[in-house]
Amino acid sequence: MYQIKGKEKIFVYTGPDGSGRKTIAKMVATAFDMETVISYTTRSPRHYEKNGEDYHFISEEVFKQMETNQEFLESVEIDGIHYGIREQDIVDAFKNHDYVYLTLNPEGTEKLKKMYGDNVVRIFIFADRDTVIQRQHDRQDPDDAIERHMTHYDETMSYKTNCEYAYENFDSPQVAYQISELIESFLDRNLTVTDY
Ligand SMILES: Nc1ncnc2c1ncn2[C@@H]1O[C@H](COP(=O)(O)OP(=O)(O)OP(=O)(O)O)[C@@H](O)[C@H]1O
Ligand SMILES: Nc1nc2c(ncn2[C@@H]2O[C@H](COP(=O)(O)O)[C@@H](O)[C@H]2O)c(=O)[nH]1
Repeated sequence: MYQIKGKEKIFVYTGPDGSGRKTIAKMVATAFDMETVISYTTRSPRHYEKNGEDYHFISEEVFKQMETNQEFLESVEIDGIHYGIREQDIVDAFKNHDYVYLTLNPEGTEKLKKMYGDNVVRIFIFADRDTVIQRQHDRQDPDDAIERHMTHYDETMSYKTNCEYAYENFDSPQVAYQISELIESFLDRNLTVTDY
């Protein structure tokens, strides 16, 4: 397991699928020296997704081989689909950055929290049920994908109170601004610890 060092932090965006986690995460990251790590998955790409940008899309066989080689820092199976974060990708991201962000489901978020404690900051992004359904329709997700996501909505929402921070994503620039202020406060704390 990667040994997290000093001021290194993993910001994990979690919450219901379609709530806008990746949108917000990308907006926030533009203002900071933060990098994300892309997951590996066995599902097929959607029409708007690109291999190596949204996910590394791989076969079941390759995923199993990577598991056997213990390449994943964290992996989950959701509705028969495998997802995982490769440990070497985290190592590489931390070579040039103190802050890394991920977008994970609550199960994976909880695993990382247990591994790294205070070095993992959980940011829960949410919207009401009708809004997340509408957003998924708007980006033309297939109906079966939307249905699959919505079976997890209530359970996912129940994880909100476990997270350090939670934001309803109605106005995304406003939420991104609030989270930027939060990240800024972590930077200030780091300066206090290391510079005085
Ligand atoms: N505040 C907002 N108002 C309207 N649309 C939004 C808002 N935030 C995000 N969206 C749109 O909603 C859709 C889902 O956003 P996004 O992909 O960021 O969600 P997600 O939580 O990462 O979900 P998934 O994991 O399913 O991709 C995108 O088309 C995005 O442009
Ligand atoms: N625990 C992990 N969760 C992951 C990972 N990669 C993505 N995800 C989450 O899975 C669901 C479903 O994703 P979808 O793209 O198929 O709709 C969603 O909540 C993702 O954030 C991972 O490596 N580990």
